[in-house]
Amino acid sequence: MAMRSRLAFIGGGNMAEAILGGLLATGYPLSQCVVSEPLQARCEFLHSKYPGLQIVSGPSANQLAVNGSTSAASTAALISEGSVHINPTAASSHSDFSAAEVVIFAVKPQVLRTVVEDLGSVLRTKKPLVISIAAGIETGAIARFMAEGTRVDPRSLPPVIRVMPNTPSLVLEGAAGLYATSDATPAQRHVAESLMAAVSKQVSWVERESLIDTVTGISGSGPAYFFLMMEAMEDAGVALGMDRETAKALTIQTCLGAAKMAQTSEDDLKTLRVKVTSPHGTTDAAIKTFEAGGFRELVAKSVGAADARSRELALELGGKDLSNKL
Ligand SMILES: O=C(O)[C@@H]1CCC=N1
Repeated sequence: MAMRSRLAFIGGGNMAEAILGGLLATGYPLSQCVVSEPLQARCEFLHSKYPGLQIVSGPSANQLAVNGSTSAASTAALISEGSVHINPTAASSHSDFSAAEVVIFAVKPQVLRTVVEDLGSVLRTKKPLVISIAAGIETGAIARFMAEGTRVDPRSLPPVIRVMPNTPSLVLEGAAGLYATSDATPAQRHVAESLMAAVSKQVSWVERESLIDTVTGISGSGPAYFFLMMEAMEDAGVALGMDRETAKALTIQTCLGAAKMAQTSEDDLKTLRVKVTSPHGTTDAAIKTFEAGGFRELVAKSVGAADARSRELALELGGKDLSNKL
């Protein structure tokens, strides 16, 4: 499968947009992407931001995005019966849809089961590579969703690769973790890795599926931790009398500069910190206050809470009750 594979995004929310936006920025052909998105307002937003992108909506949208439509006539029939809505540009320029080679489930974990079950038949027939970015839901559960209502041999199911990207993918600065089931071929792993690499500076495979929960706790949710830290620093500057704009600008550049130093320096993180911290100086006063407030323990507890929530989602939404059906 080449890196110009036909991609179907099931769900056109923030993460789909981050990945799609990054791919397009690196020259991935727009004509090879289709997005299935149920919310009309979101479709209109995507349509105006990415003119010419194929966006499908309506009851048969997921099916069409994955299955493709071999003729313009059958697409037109779906449109006229109201089963699918396609934006005008896409309908006129790309009314022929080829089947997706890669299906990216970019939906909330709460709706993953419904959409995968809904697509079970086409996934089992066309066997695209299935990539899920939904937090928590395990590959075994996704396979069960694909086989729901059938007695199919799990070995005949398409392989599943779980990916945990993060929103900085939108500015091509993502960090992503990947996990593949053993039936994924090297070529399929390469496709998933290349998709992530197009929008991420750091792409890491994990050997055990449970480590995807940890990836979620570190880099998946991580941007929010840094935003929180920056919010708090901006507010602290304002509380000390600085105007908000200046406090914000200084905070953001400090964060970026520190990250760049951490990335390029030979020193480890601790050494870098110590080098800023003159004995009994200003940084020392701040760091001592952080440590006295239990900062490290709080961070460990918070990352642990995200990791635990990911495992909880697997139990809540993973359909363990269906495990005996395979
Ligand atoms: O908060 C969430 O559930 C998702 C997973 C990682 C980032 N956002």
